[in-house]
Amino acid sequence: MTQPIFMVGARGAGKTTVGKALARALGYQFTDTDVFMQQTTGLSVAEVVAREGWAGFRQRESDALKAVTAPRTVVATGGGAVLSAENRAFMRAAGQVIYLRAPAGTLAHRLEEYPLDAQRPTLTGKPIAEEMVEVLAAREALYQDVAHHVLDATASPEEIVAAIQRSLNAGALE
Ligand SMILES: Nc1ncnc2c1ncn2[C@@H]1O[C@H](COP(=O)(O)OP(=O)(O)O)[C@@H](O)[C@H]1O
Ligand SMILES: O=C(O)C1=C[C@@H](OP(=O)(O)O)[C@@H](O)[C@H](O)C1
Ligand SMILES: [Mg+2]
Repeated sequence: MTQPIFMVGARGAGKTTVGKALARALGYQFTDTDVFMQQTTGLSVAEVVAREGWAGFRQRESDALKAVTAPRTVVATGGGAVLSAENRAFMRAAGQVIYLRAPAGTLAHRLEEYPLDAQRPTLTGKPIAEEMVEVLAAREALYQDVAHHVLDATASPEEIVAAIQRSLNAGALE
């Protein structure tokens, strides 16, 4: 298999962390749309949102998604990349899409430990635990819809990488 692999899921699901480990395990390149955007604009997510609003950020994110997609590459998307129907169709057609699924409580706990405010300006203005409940309610169906593989993201990164590899191999045999 040489198709790109797209990591989707909410903030804190581990798209960046697990995506990097998966790329290492597969001998693939790793890329992250938020990092790509930061490198090409010289601005953090929070700065882009402050200047251009979320709509401007989403447009840049869609452009970044297409720019970084390449064979033998694991692409960590941002948690909201799935909001665009065009992005969902693009990822499903271009490669294998992995949804890292975790309950709101787990996500909120991780984000409280490691907020990374420059990358994760508030989406709703609400406290993080409430925000994650709302975000999952709004996006769960989109994550499920776009995914070829749904993985339990509450396990350790090593366990998740092994589970993804099993799921990719099982899919390849179908
Ligand atoms: N499987 C995991 N188990 C425990 N902590 C994790 C796991 N995956 C990610 N984390 C932690 O959660 C935080 C967010 O991870 P990150 O990879 O940035 O998520 P995302 O890119 O999906 O927002 C980081 O502090 C990371 O170390
Ligand atoms: O869920 C979201 O809408 C977002 C998630 C962030 O990425 P991570 O999911 O990697 O934290 C980043 O793209 C931006 O703050 C928007
Ligand atoms: Mg990330």
